Amino acid sequence: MIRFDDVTKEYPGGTVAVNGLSLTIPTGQITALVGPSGCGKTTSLRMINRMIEPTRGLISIDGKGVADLDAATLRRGIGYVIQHAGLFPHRTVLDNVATVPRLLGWDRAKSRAAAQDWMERVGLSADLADRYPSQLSGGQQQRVGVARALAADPPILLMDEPFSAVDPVVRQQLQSELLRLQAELHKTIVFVTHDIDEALLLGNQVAVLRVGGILAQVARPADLLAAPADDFVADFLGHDRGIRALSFVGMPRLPLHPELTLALGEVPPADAPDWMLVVEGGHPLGWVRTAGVQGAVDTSDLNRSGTVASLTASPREVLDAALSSPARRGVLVDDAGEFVGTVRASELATLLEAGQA
Ligand SMILES: Nc1ncnc2c1ncn2[C@@H]1O[C@H](COP(=O)(O)OP(=O)(O)OP(=O)(O)O)[C@@H](O)[C@H]1O
Repeated sequence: MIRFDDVTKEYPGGTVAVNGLSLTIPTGQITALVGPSGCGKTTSLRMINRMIEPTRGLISIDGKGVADLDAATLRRGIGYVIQHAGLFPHRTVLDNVATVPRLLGWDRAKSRAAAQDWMERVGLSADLADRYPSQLSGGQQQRVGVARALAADPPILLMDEPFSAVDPVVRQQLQSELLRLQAELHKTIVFVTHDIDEALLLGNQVAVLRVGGILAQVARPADLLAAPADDFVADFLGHDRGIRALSFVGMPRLPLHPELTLALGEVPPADAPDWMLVVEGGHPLGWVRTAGVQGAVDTSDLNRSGTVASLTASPREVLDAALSSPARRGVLVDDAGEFVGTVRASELATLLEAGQA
């Protein structure tokens, strides 16, 4: 557990970047620090590994004040990832990842083996090992940054806007990979971002800071959306809070409906419903408006507008599947992607309204 006790940082010149911050960061979870530019997120993060010293107050890790620890020893137990990865340009990918193990005095073979292992775990293929950072995409560089921070297996990971400089698709991949890794690793992660949706997605708890380095609210994502502490937090959370909160509530027991389906090459029956779902090898391909089909169904008849939700999806995803379906019936699939039934938005909304979620 990392604790901030009434921590203040005033820079020379008088800027108070962090003001009386008290915050508990639980072990094995992700805490997202979020807020507008200049609210003191980076300063707070860097005080944990003593890259910046507080003016007043105490920061402790598992009850030990960080000020009493030797800075180099402290940092060996703390991985650090920054925007643009901050890789060493003249070292290969493998040597970048092996940096901390080498600093710890591990021999070359053990360091390289650890680096190769972490490269694989963050989704980097082995053939990238001998490249230099400039020969990688932005997303690959960020993965190297994460592998480097994890290479000596520190219990704490500090991440400062690590995914801000990559395009939205890669960013989404990196976010889901971080969640997948964290489900295995259970690190204590402090994740700085200015993007509230990223904070809500990744954080087990989200700490919202306002300019002047004042903590506005700390809460679990669902609680933050359900009960913003004040207008600043409500404005910062933005619109669609009811819809976004559906990502965090449990799924009610869904009324799944069976569906008459068609395969490609089949002719819709005479008494076919208006819309029929086309399924091949168990996998849903799209809907067809049966009145528009000339003879047998082929791929040009398919309407692919509907999203597909899995049985483990959140109510938000299931609602989206129902509302985006031209048949107004949301397609549900199992873990293998096989069709299991359809759901109606109205029925889901009724259950959610009744608080059965
Ligand atoms: N070395 C410094 N000397 C003086 N002022 C500083 C220094 N570093 C940061 N500041 C100021 O402290 C305040 C907080 O900065 P900090 O970088 O911690 O905020 P942030 O929330 O991470 O911002 P951003 O999202 O823009 O990176 C800002 O007003 C900034 O200008």
